Amino acid sequence: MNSPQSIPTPGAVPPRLQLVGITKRYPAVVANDGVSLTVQPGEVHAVLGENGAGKSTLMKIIYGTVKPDEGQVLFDGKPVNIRNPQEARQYGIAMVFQHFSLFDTLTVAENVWLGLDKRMSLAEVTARIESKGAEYGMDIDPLRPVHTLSVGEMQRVEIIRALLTDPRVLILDEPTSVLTPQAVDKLFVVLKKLASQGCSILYISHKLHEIRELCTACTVLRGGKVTGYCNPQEETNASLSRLMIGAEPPALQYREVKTGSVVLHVNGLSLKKQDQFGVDLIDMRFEVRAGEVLGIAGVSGNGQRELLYALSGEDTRAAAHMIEVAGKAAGRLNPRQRRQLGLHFVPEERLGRGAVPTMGLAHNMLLTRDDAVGRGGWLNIGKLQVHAADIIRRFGVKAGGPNAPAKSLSGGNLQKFIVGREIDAKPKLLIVSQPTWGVDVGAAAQIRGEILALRDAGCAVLVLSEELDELFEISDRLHVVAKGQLSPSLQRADATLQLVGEWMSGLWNADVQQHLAQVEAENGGTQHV
Ligand SMILES: Nc1ncnc2c1ncn2[C@@H]1O[C@H](COP(=O)(O)OP(=O)(O)OP(=O)(O)O)[C@@H](O)[C@H]1O
Repeated sequence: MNSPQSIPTPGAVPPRLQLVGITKRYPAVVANDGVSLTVQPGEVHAVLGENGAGKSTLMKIIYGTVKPDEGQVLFDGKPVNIRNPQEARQYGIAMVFQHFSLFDTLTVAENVWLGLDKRMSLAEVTARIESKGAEYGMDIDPLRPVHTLSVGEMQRVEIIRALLTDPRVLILDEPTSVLTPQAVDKLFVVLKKLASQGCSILYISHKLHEIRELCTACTVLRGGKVTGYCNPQEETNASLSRLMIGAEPPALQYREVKTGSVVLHVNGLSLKKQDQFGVDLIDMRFEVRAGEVLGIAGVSGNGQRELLYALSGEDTRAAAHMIEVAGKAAGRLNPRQRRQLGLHFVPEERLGRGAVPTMGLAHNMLLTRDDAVGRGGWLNIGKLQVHAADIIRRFGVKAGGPNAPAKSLSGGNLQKFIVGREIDAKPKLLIVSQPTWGVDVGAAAQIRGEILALRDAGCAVLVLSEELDELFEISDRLHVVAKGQLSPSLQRADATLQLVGEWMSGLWNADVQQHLAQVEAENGGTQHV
């Protein structure tokens, strides 16, 4: 099917990519409804829309992993029928997925190699990952098995893998959701360079400032339909929000902190790493009181994962007294026993750890909630469904009802459901990793608001995040984690980007600073003061 939009002017350079009238229907929803979009060579084009608007579906259609019901894709002005990712790669299309598509048991290099259609030897790929990783500021050890990586590290692998294909069209579906600000800056330099060399980039992000900095064109989707085009560099965050959700996100209501008793006491937690790529936890000491939010900042892969496992009960090697929950020694308790003490937990991986992909949302409630389990273990399915439907309503989750499989939800909607399930449990202690990963600006404001409401109601909240803006917004106090050690506590008012940034490299410790100064002096450089 052709439309006037799809016929290039004779002699003119045709658009690199054109979508014309793309429609994709799922049983419960029309994910894309007659979507048209044009990307020029060298253009960085944003696709903007709230959670569930249909962005990922559209990108998967370009990459050949989803087949459209109607519509036409044109590449360099010619109609194409891309049936799978191999064919997409032959056209020079590369994609960084929102949900990582890495094999857990293979190494980084093997994963990258698999995505490169094997024109290079594994040794060559290994060397290129090292050199490109250093060039892009995304160092990663090519020999590490993927299951030992943090989500931030997995995101780096996905990006390096896509960049190594020298793409002509690069699709990035929320590539920065768990990257640090420094890594994002470096990525943007790389992307701008690629675009200046003629690569077209399709960029999906809920971070509006990123879109304004990077993109010169933008297509806005709402409910599967295109609702507008704009140049993000001529917009503000507020006007982009209005285009996307019809409103600006509500401002957070921050009330002064009134803390109560200590709910989580981590008392000299030291743990040896469980595999060679892990991080030793070294004498960690902190507490979280009822009615406060404690944030832990840090570059992913500095012990956050190990700390989360030790706190949730997935790792029970700590001595009992090293972790006290509500005054009880909890280091050896399993996750269920810890839940009985009032500890609820949102893990960093939402598919797999936070939810079982093939199970319906109602059944996914059972992972952490037993409200619908009666005497003798009988399950009250009706109650379970009503409960799931409540969470769907309260948190504005777009899903085809309480029985929709977790994997059928858009990324942001699944995150809203998982966070909602744990907040709804009215925990005494809530531990959340990356609370607003992939959720749109409206939903992010809602989740942060709900976290603050929990804290105002006397819950102790521990938030681990790489997003400093988010931590500054909701935390009453902050620690920084680096190389398995925890910095001293900082009051919210004393936490500046610069200070926290320095501490993220471990520079809070006088000994460390002195050592660095000495090394620098020995190398003939100027000394730190
Ligand atoms: N495999 C599937 N089966 C059923 N429904 C699906 C499937 N994939 C997507 N959908 C539905 O299509 C709609 C669009 O989803 P999509 O993932 O494209 O949204 P999105 O704009 O990328 O959202 P987010 O910002 O949360 O990632 C959603 O309502 C989603 O539930």
